[in-house]
Amino acid sequence: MEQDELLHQLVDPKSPINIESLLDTITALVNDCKIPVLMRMKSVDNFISRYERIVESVAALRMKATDFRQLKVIGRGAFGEVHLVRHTRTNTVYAMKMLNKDDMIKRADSAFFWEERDIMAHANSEWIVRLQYAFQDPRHLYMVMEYMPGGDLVNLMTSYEVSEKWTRFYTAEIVEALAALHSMGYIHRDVKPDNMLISRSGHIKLADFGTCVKMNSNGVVRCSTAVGTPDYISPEVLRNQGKDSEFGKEVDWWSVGVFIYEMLVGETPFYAEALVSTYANIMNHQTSLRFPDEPLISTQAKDIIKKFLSAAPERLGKNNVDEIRNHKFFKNDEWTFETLKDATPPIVPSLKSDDDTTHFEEIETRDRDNASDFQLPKTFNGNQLPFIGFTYSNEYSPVKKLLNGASSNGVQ
Ligand SMILES: CN(C)[C@H]1CCc2nc(NC(=O)c3cccc([C@H]4CCCN4C(=O)Nc4cccc(C#N)c4)c3)sc2C1
Repeated sequence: MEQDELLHQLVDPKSPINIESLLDTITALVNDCKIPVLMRMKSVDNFISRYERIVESVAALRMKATDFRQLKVIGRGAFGEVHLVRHTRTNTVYAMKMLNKDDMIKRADSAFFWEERDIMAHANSEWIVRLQYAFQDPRHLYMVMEYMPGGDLVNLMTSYEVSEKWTRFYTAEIVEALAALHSMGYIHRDVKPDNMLISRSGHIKLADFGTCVKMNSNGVVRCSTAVGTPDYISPEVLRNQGKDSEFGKEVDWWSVGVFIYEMLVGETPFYAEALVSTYANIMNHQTSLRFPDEPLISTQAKDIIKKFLSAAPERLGKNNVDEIRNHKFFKNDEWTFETLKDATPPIVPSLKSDDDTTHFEEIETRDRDNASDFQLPKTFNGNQLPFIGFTYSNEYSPVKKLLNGASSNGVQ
């Protein structure tokens, strides 16, 4: 590997051996070895006494949770919460997602966050929530993301009766967001109003990419675990349960059909009291899909819903996104798909301040007294290894400046 090539690996944000990853590595090794029973071994004890101090001082210089002031809990998921925070150095407000490493290790579920990190870090799309920083400490992963003060579309649907005009706009923006995600090679698998967030200008961005999966070269995914939320899950993913078969990006277009129905009708098309009945309704959607007499739904709206809620081989969007964009449901005299991002959204959130959280539901703070449920491992478990390389900063890191300076005047 050329000297220069190695230098570039050290500063390339996508390299698994860039400086951030190397600092993660030495920190993880110290944290996984700093266990009394291991330090009885001379080699471990010597290693810890050589590196413990320097690793502590490095951690104090790197980004850490105390660099941010916690303002409010604005969301909660299986392995953590999202907090509204203010970066004390820059005074900027962010949404910071914290994932609990202990929970992930205990449930052997410590790899799903890579897609979310990589998509938000590298998408560079106005339709995808942006990752500003990712960092970690021995207990948590942190993702510092742009704050979306308008809240999610679930909140909007409960606050307003949504017209076809509004539905047309929001659906078009989700189509563009999914087109961007699919063009990066990912399938979302959990498209639902909870994951559609409203920016301060009123436009929509896709968020929460934990269920995303990379398509293979034929544009399909082999995966038997049914992931996603029951109401929005496609029949082919349900049929997959346990069996090893393939599905493609059209599973996301099914969910868009469910979303349009829900915005116009007020409930999801296959909802049933019992989960098994919901699954049954999804499996025989040809007969279970019904439109109520009220509210009145236009023929083009019914048409696009039926074309999304159809079997995978003939589902709208199966061949390309343009067959969706050209559907008559989107015909209107305010915007086109090209001018969409400059169009005026139906609702521009009224905000009193940059940290206004009125568009988010109140979430009770879960007071888990962390001390009790965190026990030191008994031996080397490598519990920090799954998280090495997670740290990311999209800014020009000082290290990069230093190295770029060195490499440009041809350091040997
Ligand atoms: C089973 N395995 C394989 C994995 C499948 C995928 C997966 N995803 C998880 N995800 C979580 O544990 C988690 C934690 C906090 C918040 C959120 C979302 C759900 C509620 C809100 N939220 C979210 O991401 N909000 C968000 C995101 C970006 C910006 C803003 C703002 N403003 C808000 C999710 S745990 C887990 C297990």
